[in-house]
Amino acid sequence: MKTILVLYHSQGGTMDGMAHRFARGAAREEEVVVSLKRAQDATLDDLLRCDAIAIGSPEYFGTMAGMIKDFFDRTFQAAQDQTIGLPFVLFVCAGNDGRGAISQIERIVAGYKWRKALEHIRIAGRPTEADFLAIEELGHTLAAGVALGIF
Ligand SMILES: Cc1cc2nc3c(=O)[nH]c(=O)nc-3n(C[C@H](O)[C@H](O)[C@H](O)COP(=O)(O)O)c2cc1C
Repeated sequence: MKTILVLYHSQGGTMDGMAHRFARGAAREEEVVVSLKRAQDATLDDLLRCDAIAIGSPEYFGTMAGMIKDFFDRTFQAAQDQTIGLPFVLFVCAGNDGRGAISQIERIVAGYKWRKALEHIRIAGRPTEADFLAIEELGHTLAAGVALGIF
């Protein structure tokens, strides 16, 4: 079985809802195990064991949530040679922007040499049901691709 790590942080609950919808979509693919983890609880082992990673971060002060950065800080040195080419997707929520969080995360994952599997999702403002459906589809598409070995 292949594993997708869904790594996220949420202070106010918005990203919590988005990450759960992503995981629900991914779980529609029976051949894939979905590991949904708050960044603060995720370990190096979680990263080394996954076949793809989905990162869900709110934008705080123009950049990613501190706990997402903390996960990168904790894992980079040990994981950097072992996760080259890991497929990733990124979804961000924000009050009105989100581009700062995306560009900062892109810079970091370029250091790990991970591969962008699908287009990012950026939600500015309160997510609508259409946004949640798009996130669920992103999860399902990633999982289907991982199961088929496309990514
Ligand atoms: C401390 C703090 C800083 C924020 N900074 C930004 C920001 O720089 N740009 C933006 O668009 N939204 C900003 N926001 C709004 C959040 O990104 C937005 O409310 C998001 O949905 C919060 O996600 P959460 O409920 O999962 O914590 C900020 C919110 C907080 C609490």
